[in-house]
Amino acid sequence: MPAPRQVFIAVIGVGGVGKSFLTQLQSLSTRLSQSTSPIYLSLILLGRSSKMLFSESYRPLPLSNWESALSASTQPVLPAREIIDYLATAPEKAVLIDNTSSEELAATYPQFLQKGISIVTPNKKAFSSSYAAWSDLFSAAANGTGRGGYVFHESTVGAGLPVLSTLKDLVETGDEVTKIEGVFSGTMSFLFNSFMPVGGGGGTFAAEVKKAKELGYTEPDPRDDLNGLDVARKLTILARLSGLKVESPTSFPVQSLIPKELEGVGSGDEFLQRLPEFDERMDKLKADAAKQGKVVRFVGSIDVPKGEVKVGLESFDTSHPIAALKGSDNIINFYTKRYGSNPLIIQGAGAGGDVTAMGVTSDLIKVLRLLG
Ligand SMILES: NC(=O)C1=CN([C@@H]2O[C@H](COP(=O)(O)OP(=O)(O)OC[C@H]3O[C@@H](n4cnc5c(N)ncnc54)[C@H](OP(=O)(O)O)[C@@H]3O)[C@@H](O)[C@H]2O)C=CC1
Ligand SMILES: N[C@@H](CC=O)C(=O)O
Ligand code: NA
Repeated sequence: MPAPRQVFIAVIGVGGVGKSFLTQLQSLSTRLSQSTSPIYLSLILLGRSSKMLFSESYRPLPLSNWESALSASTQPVLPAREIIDYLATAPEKAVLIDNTSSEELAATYPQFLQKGISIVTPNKKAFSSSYAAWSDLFSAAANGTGRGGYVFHESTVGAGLPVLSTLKDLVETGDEVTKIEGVFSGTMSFLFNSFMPVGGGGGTFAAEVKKAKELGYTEPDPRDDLNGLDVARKLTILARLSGLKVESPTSFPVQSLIPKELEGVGSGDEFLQRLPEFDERMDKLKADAAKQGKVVRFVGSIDVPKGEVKVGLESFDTSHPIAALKGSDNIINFYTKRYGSNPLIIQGAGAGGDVTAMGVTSDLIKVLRLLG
């Protein structure tokens, strides 16, 4: 029988996705420890913005009562370079799970990878900022051109839906992706499906934004969804994986739904409080579309041969599959040479803690297989 293995896990970010991930980690950890070739997953570091808990002796932290253990911690919040040193000197391989939306943490990924630490994350920042940052990242990663740790980020597009793995399979098996189009935001899908449902009715736009936040669909600051940037980040990732050198998520047309008057508002809370002042404008958009027998949805597309990417509102006939989406569903259509005029379609919940964490957990399983 092969010797049992141990892999060290650090989790930063314990919000909607992080909490669900820790629940899934607990059952994965039990299953793997009982398998015929056991793997012991040891949680050794847990962090959020204001708190950190880590095991100085690399003995596992409790997974069952992590919440009270973290809130009782009096340990310092380590900066990224100290987390890297701590994980790099662990007696076995370590994996960082970044469940934050932190740009600062994302900027340090190449340093984690160079030290042999693998990364699994739903955080889009590292993959959708400058093209140079994308290149640095994958030139350090073992599943890029480097020799460091592995990096997987399935949940950065379509949450747990198998969007990136499908696109990679298409590209690596030699298919030619010509166009990718669809609804890429759980928040935007939920907002338009509930504010402007097929058949009429629906709540006010601002009230639906509040609901989307309560349901855990939005980014930590919902303005990052409403300004179109979250979708632009996802399309940047998809375009790069399709072979386009997209410079940044602001290097192509992106329509923002933030009213001009609210662009300078300081906090997300103040923004949400003032948003109802603009409900009439959104009601007019709904009424204008209804006059033509249509509904409006927030969509994106990538034309690969032309190198064109765009994000914004479009009107659809009520019989169109995009108009018929429900809840937070995403729909992603891959047009390729092999699939011809009938696209390969992926559809399902594109936001929410459990489905996003599922993508993170399945990426962790991929890393564990690769670590051998
Ligand atoms: N929610 C969803 O449906 C989906 C989310 N994602 C991505 O998953 C990530 C997490 O989203 P979600 O769980 O909804 O967000 P939340 O706001 O619920 O949680 C974010 C967590 O990250 C922590 N955090 C933020 N910044 C830092 C930092 N600099 N250092 C340490 N901890 C930090 C927060 O800590 P504290 O509370 O102390 O500030 C909090 O625990 C985001 O990148 C998001 O884009 C991807 C797909 C779908
Ligand atoms: N805020 C995002 C979360 C997933 O990426 C969305 O609504 O799609
Ligand atoms: Na995904």
